[in-house]
Formats: sequence, C-alpha cells, structure tokens
Amino acid sequence: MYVQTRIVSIFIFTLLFYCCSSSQEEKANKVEVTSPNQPIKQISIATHDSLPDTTISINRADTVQQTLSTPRPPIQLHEIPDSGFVELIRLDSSFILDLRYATPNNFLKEKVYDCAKCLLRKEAAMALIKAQHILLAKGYRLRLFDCYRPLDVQKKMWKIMPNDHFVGNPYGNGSMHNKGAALDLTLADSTGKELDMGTPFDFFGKEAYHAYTKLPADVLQRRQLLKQSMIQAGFSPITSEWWHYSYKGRRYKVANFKPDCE
Ligand SMILES: C[C@@H](N)C(=O)N[C@H](C)C(=O)O
Ligand SMILES: [Zn+2]
Repeated sequence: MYVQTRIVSIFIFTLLFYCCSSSQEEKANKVEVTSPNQPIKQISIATHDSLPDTTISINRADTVQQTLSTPRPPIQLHEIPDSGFVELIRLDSSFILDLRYATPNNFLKEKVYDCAKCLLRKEAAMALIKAQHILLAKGYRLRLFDCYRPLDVQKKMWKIMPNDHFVGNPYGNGSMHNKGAALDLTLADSTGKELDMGTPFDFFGKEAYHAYTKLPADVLQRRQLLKQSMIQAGFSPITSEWWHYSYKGRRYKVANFKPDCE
C-alpha cells in the first residue's frame, strides 16, 4: 500500500512538472500585444552567448497575439566559410537598417525586395562590424541602405540608370552588391538619426562624388570620417557615390538568390 501511494505521488509530481515547464516555454515564445494604438513594442531574442541580443519591433496595429516562429538557432560563426552569406544583424544588432529597396522610397520608385534583410559575405560582415566599432567609439553609427542585391534587381536598376558611374553593369562584371560584398550606407548619430552628407542617397550627380568639395565644412568632415573608417576596416570607395563601399578581400561570384524572408 505504502509503495503504491509513493508510485502514484511520483507520477502526479512528474505530470505537474512537465505541464508547468512546457507552458513556460510556450510563454517565452509568445508576445501578447493586447492594447491597440500603442507605440511599437520592442522584444529581444538572444542570438549567441557572446553576441548582443537582436531586437525586433512588433507593430501594435491591432489586438494580436503574436507567436514568434521557432527561435532561430545561434549562429556558429566558425562553421560558416569566409565566403558564406550571413545576416549581419544576427552578428551585431547595433546597425540601423534603412533598406530602401525594401520600400518604394528609392530611385526605382518600387519595392524590389520581399523583406528588409541585410545579407553579406562573412568576411565583408566582419569588416563592417570593425567599421561600426571605429565609429561607435567616436559617437556615430552606421545606417545601412543596401547590402547583398540579387542580379535580377541589378538588371531592373540598369534599365532605369544604364550608367556605370551610378549602377554596376549587370551584363558586365555585375555589381559588388550582387557578390554580397558591397554596402550603401551613411553616418548616423548615436541615436541612429541620419546625418547630412550633402546629397540624398542615390543622388546620381556630381555633388555625390568624393571629389566634389563645394559643400559645408561639416558635411565634408562627415564624408571624410565615413571614408577613413571604411578604408581602415578594409573597404574601398568608388569615385562617384559617397555612400557606396566595396569589400575586395577575394573574388566572389555574382549571386541571384532571394533572401529567405522567414
Ligand atoms: C545603385 C547604387 N546604390 C549602387 O549601389 N551603385 C553601384 C555602382 C552598384 O550598383 O554597384
Ligand atoms: Zn552601392
């Protein structure tokens, strides 16, 4: 009788333990947003023990119960080859993403990316993190307009602007963006606010050239700071666009895959 009672109580205890722990796990992966018209809610997902958390925004447009998809496994950086593609924000969440081609706010006047993901070859991503650290130490931040760009998107751009000073020729060598080794970016202050660089992004004219100096002293200083930091981190500028930098660590192949938007 005593043994039977012991077995029954162990069984009930085990049952209770599993019930509670699984419902806690479920809670950890759910974000309940119940009140509409409130500001954006920020949540953090741990990505890697030694790396900062990734912050994502959930818009409180309606009464929703948002279930996060299965938490993404931590990136095992050493398992990715130097020439492999990585999602930058999963390595370092301090960048400001303002990926214009994922919106209609760009010279094509249409959204040409399905989602706003910044993918880069691992080597280029690591170099960019170096540039970001140089700038963070000086009270600035990098704000990114574009990273990897599929070749088909390059062809759309070329149709509108067939001038290789401003758009890489997709029927020639392609763009370094198509190789996952170029960035369009600008300087932001420590809060992420875009700073005046003399022209808007993708302003295709002489004012965007590095050699153009008829600009206020503070604008010239910022262009210079951006250029020096990027060069120090291993990037090269092009003459005609203050926002474009290429990483030329090695020869990469042109790519044309669409980022996974999950
Ligand atoms: C289109 C512009 N943002 C750009 O990236 N231009 C360079 C030259 C490119 O297409 O590689
Ligand atoms: Zn570019």
